[in-house]
Amino acid sequence: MATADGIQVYVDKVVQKLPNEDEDQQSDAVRQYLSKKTAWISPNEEQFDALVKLLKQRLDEGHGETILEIGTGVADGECPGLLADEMEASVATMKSMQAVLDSEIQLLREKLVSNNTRYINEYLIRRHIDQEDFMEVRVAVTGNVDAGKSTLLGVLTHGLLDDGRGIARQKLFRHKHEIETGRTSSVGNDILGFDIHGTIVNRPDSHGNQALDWTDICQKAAKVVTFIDLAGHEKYLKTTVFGMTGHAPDYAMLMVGANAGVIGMTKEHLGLALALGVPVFVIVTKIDMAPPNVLQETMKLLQRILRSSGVRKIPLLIQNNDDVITCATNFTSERLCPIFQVSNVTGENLDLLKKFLNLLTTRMEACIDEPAEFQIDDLYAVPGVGTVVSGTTLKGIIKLGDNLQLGPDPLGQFRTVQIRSIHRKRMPVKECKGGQTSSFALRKIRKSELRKGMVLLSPAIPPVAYWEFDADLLILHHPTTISTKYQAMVHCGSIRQTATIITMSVEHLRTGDRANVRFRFIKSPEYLRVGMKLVFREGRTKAIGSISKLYPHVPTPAPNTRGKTRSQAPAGSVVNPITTDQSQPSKRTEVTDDTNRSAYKRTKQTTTTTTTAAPGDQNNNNNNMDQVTN
Ligand SMILES: Nc1nc2c(ncn2[C@@H]2O[C@H](COP(=O)(O)OP(=O)(O)OP(=O)(O)O)[C@@H](O)[C@H]2O)c(=O)[nH]1
Repeated sequence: MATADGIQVYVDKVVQKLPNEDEDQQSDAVRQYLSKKTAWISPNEEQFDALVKLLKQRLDEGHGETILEIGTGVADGECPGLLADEMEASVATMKSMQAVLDSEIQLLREKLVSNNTRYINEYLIRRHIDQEDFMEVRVAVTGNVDAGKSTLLGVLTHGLLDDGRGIARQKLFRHKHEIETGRTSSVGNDILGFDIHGTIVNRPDSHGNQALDWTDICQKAAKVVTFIDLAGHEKYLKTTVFGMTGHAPDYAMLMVGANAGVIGMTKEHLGLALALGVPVFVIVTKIDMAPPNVLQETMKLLQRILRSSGVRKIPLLIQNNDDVITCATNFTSERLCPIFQVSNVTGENLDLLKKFLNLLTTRMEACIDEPAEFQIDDLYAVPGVGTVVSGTTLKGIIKLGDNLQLGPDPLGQFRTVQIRSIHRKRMPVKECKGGQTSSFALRKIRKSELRKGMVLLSPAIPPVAYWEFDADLLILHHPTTISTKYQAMVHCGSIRQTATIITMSVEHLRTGDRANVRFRFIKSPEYLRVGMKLVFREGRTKAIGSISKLYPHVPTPAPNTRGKTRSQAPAGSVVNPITTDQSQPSKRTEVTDDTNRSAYKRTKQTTTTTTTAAPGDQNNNNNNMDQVTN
């Protein structure tokens, strides 16, 4: 929320950027001025410029929108809040900035304070966005079977109510042609567009079909909420985990049927979101059919779970507009857990949910000044188009015609590919930025050469793949003990591959234990980064962690082959990790955040896309990084 402290933080940031002493002195005055609750009433020219700068920065940081609180700040001995005429003058100042900032201002909430004599108001400021562009928020939809996930998505995206017998979810029917053209992800996607004023822009397509015209929605929308519809059934848990890790959701929407309560996979899905640090909000559905005592029981249990020591959330039942704004503006903190009680049949409280969705912002930073990195979460062969990959741009900007490094392949190598076309939510665009999902048609590559978990990297990033990595692991559940050589599926970003534990900082691991563990992928090397979160699971075994170290193997330069027998492996050849001695990890360069950075600097001059060698390749030791980067 834009409290006085919040404003102070932004002021500090603005000030840090001012380069010379004069400006520093000026910044002190600016800093003091901007921190006052009266700052917006009648600024002089210099103060006005400082306010514009402040808002511009906040709009940039908020991917095109920000919520501004007026009436808070240093009160100089006065009561908090502004008198009605002061508020009017402040709003006039803000409105006079609309043109400069190319934005719209909308009152979100008016609060009367100081014995109802003064106001503290909150305004949503949203930038006008090019027709081809829109803000993006991804929401993973989780919850047990029958909780009403698909129904709610049908109701929200098609603007109708359900009949209690499944009519709304039929609207989400994915057309055969979509499947044939490869445009429908294995994880269901639905979109809800909001225009600059927060009005929903979803309309059935012009032919009266049930399908929505995504391009039309994206063109009209300032913000598009993408729902990643994840399966509720236990047998699809692998896909659900993949949806949560690989599709980079900003938030998780956990659905609970009021009648059925917290059952089945509900806790599992909540645990997954917590493990991955994804903020959760809960939707209790079917309140039209739950007797009051049953609803009360469900709420009690839900709140108890959310408050429990393992979860440590602060549940907040959303009952009015005020609650929506309080929650939406504080939500990214992860502690707060808004709970909505809705009926898809009567429509009760759906307006509150829509307002909340309109105010959510992406948690991902665009990092547009950094080299581009894109993680692939799905692949298609589209007739007439060719190979298409979809996924999330993690940072930087990717433009039409760009040449990027695609990999790693099973040998850990990358190859250069060109971006032929870009779609965002099926809309053709010229570029996509960090935090946005998109699909790219690629030149001269077959689908069979690709797999989920591969990445597209800017030529400025060292194309290194890793067989082995260390992770700090917490065992959430395991029936017995885990020792070295234990294998399970690692989910990390859009990577999904079985890995073996090759060493551990303790002898055995049981439920609740923590350890530093070295893993080795069993099939192919992957592109990883220190700090990535991972889920390690097999059946009922579950562990979570984050990557702490990487062990690159790279081929040595062409060695002196004189005297080598034919049976010896050629330079740079890859030894299958499974066939090598798995208990003896080879000597390697350890990569931490710092070494990654220096490797990046050195690689700026790189023209090749050579990458890794395999684990167990004992020739590849300490000078590995140099060989990649020089
Ligand atoms: N009365 C009432 N029925 C609802 C409500 N929401 C959903 N339903 C009904 O509940 C049933 C199950 O809803 P779904 O949307 O299919 O549930 P789901 O969570 O998507 O289930 P899976 O896709 O199998 O995981 C359908 O028959 C819906 O019509 C509601 O708010 N009130």
